Amino acid sequence: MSPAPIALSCGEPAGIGPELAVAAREALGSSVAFAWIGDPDHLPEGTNCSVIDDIGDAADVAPDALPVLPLAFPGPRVPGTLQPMQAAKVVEAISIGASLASEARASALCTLPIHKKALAEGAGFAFPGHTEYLASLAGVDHVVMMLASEMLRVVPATIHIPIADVPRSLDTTLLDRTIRITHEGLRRHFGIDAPRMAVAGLNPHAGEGGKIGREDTEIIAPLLERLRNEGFKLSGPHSADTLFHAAARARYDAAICMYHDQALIPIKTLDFDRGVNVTLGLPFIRTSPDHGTALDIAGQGVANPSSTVEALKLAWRMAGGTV
Ligand SMILES: NC(=O)c1ccc[n+]([C@@H]2O[C@H](COP(=O)([O-])OP(=O)(O)OC[C@H]3O[C@@H](n4cnc5c(N)ncnc54)[C@H](O)[C@@H]3O)[C@@H](O)[C@H]2O)c1
Ligand SMILES: N[C@H](C(=O)O)[C@H](O)COP(=O)(O)O
Repeated sequence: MSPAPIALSCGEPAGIGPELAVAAREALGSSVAFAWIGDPDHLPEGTNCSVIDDIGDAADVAPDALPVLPLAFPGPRVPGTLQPMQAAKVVEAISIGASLASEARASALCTLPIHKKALAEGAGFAFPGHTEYLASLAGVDHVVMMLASEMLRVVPATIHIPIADVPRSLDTTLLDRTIRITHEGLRRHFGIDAPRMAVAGLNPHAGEGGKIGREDTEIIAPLLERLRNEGFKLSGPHSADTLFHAAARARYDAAICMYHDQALIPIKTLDFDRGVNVTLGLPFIRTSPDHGTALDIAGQGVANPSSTVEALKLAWRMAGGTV
């Protein structure tokens, strides 16, 4: 039996999201059932869409039509131009999708990119991004952001905080919970019975034995030793600059990194078009493409839909579907 349709939140209308929804439907056909939550008037001109009242009807819509759960926005979509008065509806689309997934009416939530500054300024959105917002909606204290593709899986232990705040944010509790949630996610969603995780150091050369900073020797290494004694397959702390070449990648199932760009630069360099953002630790499945709103190309018909297609496929597989 196929999973219930996926709820696809529209994201920022000024971005490439509306175009990606149409392209994903064209790419996937009926292989993955999903419904786009957004304003039908925001879809590219000529889009064949089918407005539905219940997400369960998405699976019955003609393969060449985009199933739409309508959410009226104030004003038209203006590609490339953010409109503050639309921000609250962008947030509402995420909330609707999260509710559908929480209630198992949708098998997962896949989120098209939001513009975080626009939401903060236009809707008083108090979160750094979807990840933190969805954790708050779900009442979960700690979730993990994983970027995954066939080539690499990475997890930043700290996410959308200033670099200056990273050292004081890296504590044993954060790293311990991040490693445990990642371990569980690799087992549950990626079918890896005994996950191997490689942990990056914070400082150059992983601290050079304490000569370059204290976090590697005083926080990361002792925690890894304790967790290895519990049976976790962990290596590190590694020098981050030698953690991502092909031979290194073959030695682990996921790399745990200390901050956002330490994790995201390698995967967006190696596999930008197929990388998927997946949130581990939520009570429902959530994926997202690995990129943002791409305002600079919105409306030009040149956006690459591959990451969105991969995000929908991963969610579908995580929900028990085959694709
Ligand atoms: N999942 C998300 O919601 C998400 C992810 C990343 C960034 N963002 C947000 O998006 C906004 C813009 O962020 P940014 O400029 O750092 O990153 P971005 O990914 O929007 O754009 C970076 C560059 O990559 C290009 N690009 C991105 N996606 C593309 C695609 N599918 N096809 C072709 N080219 C593509 C863009 O044109 C741009 O030149 C910010 O507000 C940021 O917070 C959201
Ligand atoms: N850090 C992610 C990236 O650069 O792709 C992106 O901002 C995702 O954030 P949310 O899924 O939490 O919105």
